This record gives sequence, C-alpha cells and structure tokens, in this order.
Amino acid sequence: MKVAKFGGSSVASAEQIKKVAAIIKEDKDRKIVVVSAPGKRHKNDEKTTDLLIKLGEASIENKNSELELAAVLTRYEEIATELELDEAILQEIEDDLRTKLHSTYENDGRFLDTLKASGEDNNAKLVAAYLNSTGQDAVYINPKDAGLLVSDEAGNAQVLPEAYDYLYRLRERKEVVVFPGFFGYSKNGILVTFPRGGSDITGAILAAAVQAELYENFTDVDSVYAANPAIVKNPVEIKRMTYREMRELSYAGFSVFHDEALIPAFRNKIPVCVKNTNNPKSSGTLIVAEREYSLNPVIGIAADEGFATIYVRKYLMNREVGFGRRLLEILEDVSISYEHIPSGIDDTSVIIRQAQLTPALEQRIIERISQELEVDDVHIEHDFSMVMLVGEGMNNTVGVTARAATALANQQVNIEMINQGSSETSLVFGIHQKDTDRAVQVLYNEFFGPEDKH
Ligand SMILES: Nc1ncnc2c1ncn2[C@@H]1O[C@H](COP(=O)(O)OP(=O)(O)O)[C@@H](O)[C@H]1O
Ligand SMILES: N[C@@H](CC(=O)OP(=O)(O)O)C(=O)O
Repeated sequence: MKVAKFGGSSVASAEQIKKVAAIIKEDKDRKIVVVSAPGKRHKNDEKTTDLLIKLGEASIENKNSELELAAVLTRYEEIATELELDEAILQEIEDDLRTKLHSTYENDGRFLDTLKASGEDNNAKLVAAYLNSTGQDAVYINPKDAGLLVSDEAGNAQVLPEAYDYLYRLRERKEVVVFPGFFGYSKNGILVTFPRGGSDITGAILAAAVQAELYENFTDVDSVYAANPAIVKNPVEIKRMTYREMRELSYAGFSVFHDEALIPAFRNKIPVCVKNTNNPKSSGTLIVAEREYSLNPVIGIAADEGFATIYVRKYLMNREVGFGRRLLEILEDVSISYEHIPSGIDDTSVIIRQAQLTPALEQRIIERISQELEVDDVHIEHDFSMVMLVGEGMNNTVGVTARAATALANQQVNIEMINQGSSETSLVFGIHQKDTDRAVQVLYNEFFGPEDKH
C-alpha cells in the first residue's frame, strides 16, 4: 500500500486534478491520497489557503467580506465546472464557508484554523467526487472520523501518539481514501491545523500509521535539487538522500518538503519519494535511512531569511554557573524559541526567528537581560540569513568549513557566525540577508562546479 500526497500545485486547477486522477489510476497500490487546498496556478497566483486567511481577517475586523468569500468560491467553481461535477458540490462548499463564518469560536486562532482547514477539506470532497465520476471507487474521509488526534495549539498542531492506532484502520477501506491534509482534531474535538505547508505532515503520519511501503509526495518539480532552483540555474538533482539530510535541508529552507514530515516517516522506516505530478515517469528523489557513499561530502545547500541575533557580552561569563540557563529562561518567559547559540568565553549570541519579536518585546528582553544578568552589553541585530551545507559525508571529510569559508570570503560575503551541529552532517553560516542568494550561488559553485554546466 502506498500513500500519495498531492501538493497545492498538483490540485491547483481542473487540468492538474485530471493528472492526479491518472496517477492514482495507474497504480492500484495508491490507496490513500492526501490532498492540499488548490495552490498557485502560476507564479503570481494566490493559494486558496492565503485567500481563506484574507477572508478570515476581513471577518475578524468586522469588514464586509463578500469579495474575499467570492475569491475563494471562484477557485472551486472553476475547478468543478471544468471537471463537470454536479453543481450541488459548489452549493455545499458555499454553505460550509458561510456556516463557518457565522459560528462562534473560543478565539481568533480557532476561527482562522477552521477557515484555513476548509481549503483542504472541501478540496478532498471535490477530488473524491471527481474520482467517482471517472469510475474510480473513492471515498472522502474526515480526519476526525479517522482519529487524527493532535495537540491543541492553533496553527501549530503536533500528532498525538494514539492517533497512529486509529489511523491504522484506514487499511481496511476498499475504496481509494481521499484525505484532506493540513489538520487534525484535539482530544476535545477541536479542529487544529499544522504549521503552513503541513499537508506533507498529514501524508507522513498516514504513511507511518498504515505502514505503507512508500510515501509518495507529488509536487511540481522532477526532484529535490542540490539548491533552490529559484536561486541556482539548473542545479543537480538529488536522486537519493537520507532522512537526516532532508530534514536539515527542509528546516534550512528547502520548501519542497516540510521538515516535520520526516519524523513519522523516519521513525517507521517508510521510504519517501518526491515526484512530479507533471512528469510522473521521472524517478524523483528517494529519501531513505542510508545512502551509498559519494565523493561529494555535501548533498545540498539551503538558505532561510528572517533571523535576529541577541548579542550578550559579560566579562567572565564562562565562569558564571547558570548564566546560560537564566538567559534562556528570560526567552522562555516570553515564549521565544531559539535556533542556535554560538558562544565565546565572554560573549554569546542567541539566534532566533525575528518574526517572534515586536519592538515592545525587544525592549523588554533587553531590559531583563541587562538588569537580571548584569551584562556589559546586550543588543539585538536584525535581518540575518542562515545558509546551511548538508551532507552525511561531511562527518569524515577534512576541510569542508575551510573550503566554504574561503569561497564566501573570495566573493566578499561576510560571515557573522559559524555553527556545526554535533552530528557533523550540517554546517551553518550566519550572513547578512542581502547576501543570501549570492552565498548560495558561491557555495554551490564551490561544491558542485559552475552553475548551469550540468
Ligand atoms: N532544493 C529544492 N529542490 C526542489 N524544489 C525546491 C527546492 N527549494 C525550493 N523548492 C521549491 O519548492 C517548490 C515545491 O514546493 P511547494 O510549492 O510547497 O509544492 P506543493 O504545491 O506541491 O506543495 C518547487 O516548485 C520549488 O520552487
Ligand atoms: N494549504 C496549506 C497546506 C499545504 O501543505 O499546502 P501545500 O501542499 O500547497 O504546500 C498551506 O498552504 O500551507
């Protein structure tokens, strides 16, 4: 049995959904299908999820939201009309959204989660209806009925361990199961979404739960490439990589697969294959526990923007027992998570995602650190990127850091921070955001040869 997840780009239009139906029909083992909400049809298009967020925000601000509602409904209408589906399905979608808009919720987060999830939920119903209209026996299944239990932090769900046993029962279904991605339900029956891009997570959970032989993740590229193709021209394809490599690269900016989706697959040893809905014959990228040794210690280079660094200096910091704990406790008190903490003897930098900060919060953090830790200096700097080199081979190759640092220096990219994970499968450079694309290109040329020569 295989679980196949189709991302937003694969279900963005009627034409794409026809390709999805053909892919499902072609392999009888594709028994569980996870779908996203209709995504972008072209570069400047808007995802249905983003349209739903706009609708929710207009409603929260008590504005007339008919235009925003119409924008969402038009997406489904265009798809349903071209797929020649019964008009009743469109009425059902409109009724569903109007009911959701007029219900009462515990808070805005719950309301937005419910609206966001409707993108995948209504699309799963639509895709199931289309499969049935083409003669494939398909059934829409709701995550609540299936037992996809999650923790209850709005927009940030995590699967609960007991969900796996409930979801195992999906194996018994005779039809092709069409399952909406991106959300589950708390033990109290409240709908909660995963972080953005979370349909990949739903697919991985189902693949682990039903002990699938393969988790196929269908998207709009032939494979995972060694660098983001929007930054590097014709980057080399990665044919095979390990869970750990993919997790690090996804975390560091490879948006093609959600980093949290690797964990259920890895724990249950389910191979993951990233494939192209527009070119399903291409073998794609296989993600497995181990891969053969390759000459290049680096398998991929990722970059992500939007980091801030909290710089703290205090003479004899290294001798002060509990300093690090007290520093992190201040951040914990204001619910800030950190990404890296490179340290010297008298100073340390805590690198965080800057979206967590507001000017008032920054002020509070600086005041508390100055007063409670009696430091010599504390300040916050913004707009950094983290560029990450990843590869299992880095662990036993001498000189990767030197090669990377020299290549960056030769192109005048200033390195603000270097951090190597203890597993030594990743190496992170903190740089100024403005240098991000150049840094990726420079490192790509260093480790994979000149861009566009493949
Ligand atoms: N290293 C990479 N390899 C392949 N694609 C990448 C990489 N980094 C970023 N991407 C982007 O990820 C996109 C696919 O992910 P996403 O837009 O989430 O797809 P979906 O709509 O299928 O969920 C690609 O079109 C590509 O622009
Ligand atoms: N639709 C949701 C969930 C998702 O995974 O979408 P996609 O498969 O288009 O990345 C989002 O946009 O975040």
